[in-house]
Amino acid sequence: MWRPQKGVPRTPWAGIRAGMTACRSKDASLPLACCLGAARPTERREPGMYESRPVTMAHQFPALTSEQKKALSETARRIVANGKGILAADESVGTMGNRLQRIKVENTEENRRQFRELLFTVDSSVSQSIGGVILFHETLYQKDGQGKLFRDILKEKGIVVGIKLDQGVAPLAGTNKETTVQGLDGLSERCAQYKKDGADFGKWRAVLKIDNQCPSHLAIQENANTLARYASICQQNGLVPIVEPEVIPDGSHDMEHCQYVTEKVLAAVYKALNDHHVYLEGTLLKPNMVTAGHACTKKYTPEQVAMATVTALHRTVPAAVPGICFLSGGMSEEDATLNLNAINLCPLPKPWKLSFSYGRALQASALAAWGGKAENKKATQEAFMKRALANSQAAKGQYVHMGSSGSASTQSLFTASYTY
Ligand SMILES: O=P(O)(O)OC[C@@]1(O)O[C@H](CO)[C@@H](O)[C@@H]1O
Repeated sequence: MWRPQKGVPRTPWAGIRAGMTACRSKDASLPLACCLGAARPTERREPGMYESRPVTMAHQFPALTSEQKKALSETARRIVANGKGILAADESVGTMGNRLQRIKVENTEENRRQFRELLFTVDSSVSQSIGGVILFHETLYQKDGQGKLFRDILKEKGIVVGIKLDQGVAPLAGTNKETTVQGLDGLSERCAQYKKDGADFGKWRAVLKIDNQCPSHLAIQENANTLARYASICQQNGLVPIVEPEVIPDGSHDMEHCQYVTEKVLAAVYKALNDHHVYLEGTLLKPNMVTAGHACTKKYTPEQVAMATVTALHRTVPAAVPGICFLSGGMSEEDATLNLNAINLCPLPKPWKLSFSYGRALQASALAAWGGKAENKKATQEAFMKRALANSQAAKGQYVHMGSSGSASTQSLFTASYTY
């Protein structure tokens, strides 16, 4: 119970207001929210004064300096500025193998390099649609045909370079085949090295599923805590963490059930981020859209998906978060764009940028157009640019569907148990 004490303002709100005023004059460049609860310069602290309010203790040990916060929030905002989104080109070797298998191309390092070279060397106008690209470790150190590092090519276009930091999932014993994420050991050292090597943001994907007894309390708490620990380590090393708690679309559940679960998961994630003193202005969220399970017989319109998605976000994601970049989760390219457009037109309060961080839904037509052949360079790059532009328009609620744009764009990209 909070009790007024000597030297402390009479109500908690008075204290917060005093803190805000003090912070405003001290550091006007920072968002007000980051000042909330900061030490009040006029206040005398006496031993035992805060015994009944342990939450304020953390501010004696600030996690980040004002300069670190400023750099993180600027990077996060840059990635999602003016309808920009993220190209998730961070497929692990195994995942990329599945993609290449669909177009009957062998999964070699050279083939992976060649496809990615086509994506990264498109016309520099792509930077009006793509603010960030997530790379896999191998790709961060690969070069184009002329020997130029991919990461330098992207940076010259004004695109922020990101890196996949999780190391896949591991089983949670005693659950219905649920998982946690590996990669926390040595993460700080890896982040420091990646920062030196040109990365400015990281990505960590946790997987939760809807099934009998799932997601369990354990899976929700464990994955929320692991995401928060990762986010804290990223920020300590100057990387903006993309926080990705994916509720995968496997199952026959309806959209309402997905909304219920998504809200529970996101609420736990933001509680954990707060517990770990993560600076929200310097983060981005990468959630699933709220959709029915892949095997659900009931179909929903983009407007229904948008209303359920924005409602879930509105209830759980603080306004301090600058951007929410959805994953595509196996939707067809066209559905992912139409849903994002409807989300941006949804008549609910939307204090964050609502954009994309698509893997499959940005690359499927490009992969199909490429087919592993160098002579298909132009068609591959055009297909990629088309999706990038369409999603950028959708991120502003300005996408106009022009009828069918080839079979690859309307094909479902669903993969069962997408847990790797
Ligand atoms: O669902 P999508 O948009 O295809 O991919 C989302 C994503 O997080 O999942 C993949 C696997 O980890 C990553 O390559 C990618 O960043």
